[in-house]
Amino acid sequence: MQKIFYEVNSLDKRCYEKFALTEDILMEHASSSMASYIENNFENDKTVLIVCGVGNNGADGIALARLLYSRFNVKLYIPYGVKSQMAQLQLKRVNLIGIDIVEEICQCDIVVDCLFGSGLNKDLDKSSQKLIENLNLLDAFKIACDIPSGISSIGEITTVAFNADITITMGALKVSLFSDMAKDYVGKIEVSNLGVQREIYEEDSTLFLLDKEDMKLPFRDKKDAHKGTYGHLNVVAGSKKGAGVIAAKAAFGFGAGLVSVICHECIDLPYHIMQTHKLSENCTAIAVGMGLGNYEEKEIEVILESNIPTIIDADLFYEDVILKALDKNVVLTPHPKEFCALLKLTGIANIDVPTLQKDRFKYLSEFCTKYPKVVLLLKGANVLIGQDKNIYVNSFGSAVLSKGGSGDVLSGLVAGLLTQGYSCLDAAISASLAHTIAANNYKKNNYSLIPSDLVEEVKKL
Ligand SMILES: NC(=O)C1=CN([C@@H]2O[C@H](COP(=O)(O)OP(=O)(O)OC[C@H]3O[C@@H](n4cnc5c(N)ncnc54)[C@H](O)[C@@H]3O)[C@@H](O)[C@H]2O)[C@@H](O)CC1
Ligand SMILES: [K+]
Repeated sequence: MQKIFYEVNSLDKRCYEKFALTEDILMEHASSSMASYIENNFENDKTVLIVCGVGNNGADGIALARLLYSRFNVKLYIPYGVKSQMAQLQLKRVNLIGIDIVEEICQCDIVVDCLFGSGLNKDLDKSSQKLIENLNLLDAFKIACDIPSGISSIGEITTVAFNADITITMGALKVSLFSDMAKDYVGKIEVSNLGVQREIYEEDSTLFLLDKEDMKLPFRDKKDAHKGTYGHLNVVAGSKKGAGVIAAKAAFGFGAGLVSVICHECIDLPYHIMQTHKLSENCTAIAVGMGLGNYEEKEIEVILESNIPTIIDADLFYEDVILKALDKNVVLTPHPKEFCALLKLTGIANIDVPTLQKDRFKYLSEFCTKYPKVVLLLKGANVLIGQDKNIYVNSFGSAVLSKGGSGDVLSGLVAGLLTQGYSCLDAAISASLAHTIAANNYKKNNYSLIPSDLVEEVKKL
């Protein structure tokens, strides 16, 4: 996994103070990394339009123009002039070389957005909005310097943002690149070193980006094993029984030794999944909440007070009874609307979904600080998994999964790992990665996946 930071100004400052690097050195590395990307991926005669703002993001762009000039057809556009000292210095340098500055945006093969970076501190005015809209309309490969212009430090987009194919971000990953809103704009993300390797530039963090290698599949090492070795999961099926059945099937396909569905009515189950009316004696994990609907409060209380590792989903996020589980080892998997209900139930915040989506990291962090034992997996374009002080980001999610039943598969995958002895955090991380990576492996198209296809893809991981 890779570290993510809430801000990197302090890391830049540390480079000056601790390693005697200068702003000029850092900037030269920032612009060189963009130049290398262009040199390695495009033919020499291509036209590169570099659009620069007044601050140091613009200065990165002006330095880039100097590095590419003469090998590429460079068009440098500085619509609002320059303000920062570094931008003035970079401008002086390109003037001495004799690089022309163009007066308007023009047709190009590559456009580099260096308008605003980490210094964006107010809403875009009409003129910048129009400029970004026009850049987005260009039929060109789009590179964002540090962060696509228009995305704020918390990842909010109030009007427009540059629609990048790739974001080359300076020094380290920033949280702003991983909001749900930013996902449509950042494109591929690459990190540029700034004069020292990333390991040296970075300090400790409580935020992490998950990589594929963080997915630990439940391979079986033991030779002397039987079905009980891999746990007995109980899935509580409610009034929408299908949800529980989907979760049960997913858990079975992900390695659970035994799976029983608790249901008081007769349900249609595959032969390898059992039905029961109460918690099994040898139950090692519980999945509850999916499709629950009306429920018997006493029965759910018993389950939530059982001290058996439990994954809770869906309808229970609206019910007071969930408060009984929040000092226990549980995994909660709400989508944004359910998380808002939970924030209200727990007295943390009374907010609507758009407010949550603007600052998902903040609200997740507040919840996890109040309930440090709970692992909370907040669904979204980028899944966030929080426990205590730490938050892990799974950015593999895609719209393929935007379907009824996908969440039930996820619950089943988490439950399947819990029942095999994974900790709540490990189960949430590996199940979430498996869920998203399996969905991306479904090759037919990006709209037709159904829960059973998803379980089949999980089986092939
Ligand atoms: N500090 C460093 O050591 C390094 C900085 N680097 C670059 O510097 C960037 C940050 O530079 P700055 O702090 O100068 O910030 P920016 O260049 O992002 O923008 C700051 C300027 O834009 C103005 N501004 C902010 N929001 C505006 C809005 N909505 N409409 C109009 N004007 C607005 C500000 O008043 C300020 O003048 C990073 O994103 C990165 O690209 C890199 O060169 C790496 C090294
Ligand atoms: K930018």
